[in-house]
Amino acid sequence: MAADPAPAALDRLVIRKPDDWHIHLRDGAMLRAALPYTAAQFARGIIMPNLVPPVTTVEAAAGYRDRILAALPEGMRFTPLMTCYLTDATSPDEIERGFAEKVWIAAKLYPAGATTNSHAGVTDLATIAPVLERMERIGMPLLIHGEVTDPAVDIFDREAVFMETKLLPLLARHQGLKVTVEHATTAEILDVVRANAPRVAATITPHHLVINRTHIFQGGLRPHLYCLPVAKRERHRLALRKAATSGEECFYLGTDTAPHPVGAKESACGCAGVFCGPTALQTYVQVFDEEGALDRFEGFASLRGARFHGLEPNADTITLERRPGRVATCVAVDDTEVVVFRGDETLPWTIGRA
Ligand SMILES: NC(=O)N[C@@H](CC(=O)O)C(=O)O
Ligand SMILES: [Zn+2]
Ligand SMILES: [Zn+2]
Repeated sequence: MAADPAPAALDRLVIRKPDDWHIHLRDGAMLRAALPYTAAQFARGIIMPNLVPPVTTVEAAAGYRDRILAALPEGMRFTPLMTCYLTDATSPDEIERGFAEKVWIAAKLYPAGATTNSHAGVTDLATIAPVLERMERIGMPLLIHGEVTDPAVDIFDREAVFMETKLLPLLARHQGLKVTVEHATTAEILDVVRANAPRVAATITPHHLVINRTHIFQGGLRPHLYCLPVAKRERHRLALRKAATSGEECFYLGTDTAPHPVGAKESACGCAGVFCGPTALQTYVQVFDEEGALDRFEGFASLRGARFHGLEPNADTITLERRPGRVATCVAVDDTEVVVFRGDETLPWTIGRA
């Protein structure tokens, strides 16, 4: 007797419109270039405050939100959810005011010097204890770039050392504080998140699901795969894929799309950041497909992040199709361009027409 035929592969997936819980949109010409790609994929998104100068006040955040909305092309919809950049001087009252006035929905912790435009960040977590206490009291989430900044710590260990020396004590000191570990890159931090859920969650980027640290050096140095936290060993990539596709409530989508002009990446000292926004959903859905977890994609992309932030999921839907497609190798910005992550590949999944 013939075996049962394999179930037909799902070629079309209709899910609620996703949200991106970690986006760098920048400002000016870069904002105008990057925003349409994000708005084509996501209904809402958390906007990172690491502009120059950083977004540290309610007024600055409201002004930035207005500039984002003004840059939105005719006919496109997108809701920017703003954040406050924490510094040693942040006042608990300012934090609470922006949250109460619904200007920002979270605050972002950059350890000073940890990543792009983080120099004004926090030098010592003890300094911001009153801010964290206030956030805990009002239910405002803390978003963390979780790497130590000591140049003597091996770059591949900076997330693990942050976890041991900063994150675990912080979670113990502030037991009611909601925390998102952003762009998680190590197996161990995923376990810490699991152990502290539901008040702790993690976002996972598309690139950390498909590249490991060896890819950055494959055949030569590939600056467009360099971001922070830097991609780790293969075992960590596999752990991230397992977590993202597991259906666990504490893991959700955050692309960390981070455009930089090509000259700043292809340089003697290239900066950190991967411009993954234009191919984000295509990459994520491919991973879920490869892991046999397409039925869990909507939870990761469209439901859990909203739940963590106390928002309703989007009512609109988006269609993803198993149909080869290319997006764009580069995006023009003024007289330069930004290289798109996987923009030179034909991707197996495509965003369908609405
Ligand atoms: N991820 C990065 O490598 N870069 C981000 C900053 C960040 O999220 O750490 C950027 O702003 O370029
Ligand atoms: Zn970061
Ligand atoms: Zn980022």
